Amino acid sequence: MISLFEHAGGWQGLRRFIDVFYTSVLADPLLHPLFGQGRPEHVTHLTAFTAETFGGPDDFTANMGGFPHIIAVHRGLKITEEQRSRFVELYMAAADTAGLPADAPFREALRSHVEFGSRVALQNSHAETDDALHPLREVPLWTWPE
Ligand code: HEM
Repeated sequence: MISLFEHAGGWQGLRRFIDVFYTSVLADPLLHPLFGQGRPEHVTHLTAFTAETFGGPDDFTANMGGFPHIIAVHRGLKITEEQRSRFVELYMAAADTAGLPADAPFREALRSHVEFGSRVALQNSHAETDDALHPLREVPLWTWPE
């Protein structure tokens, strides 16, 4: 069975998707205070993370700081549940706008990935000590629903 990465159209397909997503995040009044003007490397980093978690190349872990970097960037953000669910909503809307495949198994994988990841980010964003962090320490390998 092909990977979620290949099904999504490889690097190009994911890059287009994350571009649309990040533009919508920066324009959102609820998320804007967290992201400010945004960071130029965000789209490349988030695309690389998504490629890796969906079974593509591991450049994010190999060259972009890997999971410790993800933990560091979310710590202290104090993400609210309302912001987390808006993030999920914009992520799924961007999949439509960017024309990612609309088949149910792929969309279910996309949703379960962002639901899980955004909960990890929310927990880590409130962690005052290392013990309060979510136990995840590596980019997870996401795959098709059962
Ligand atoms: C699946 C869930 C998530 C993933 C995979 C993810 C991934 C990432 C990555 C890779 C970066 C680093 C970008 C860089 O190095 O430039 C980042 C930064 C950031 N993330 Fe997340 N994140 C997730 C959820 C969230 C949520 C739910 C929020 C808030 C609602 C959030 C807020 C931020 C902010 C504010 C930054 C730093 C600012 C920026 O890079 O523009 N993240 N995230």
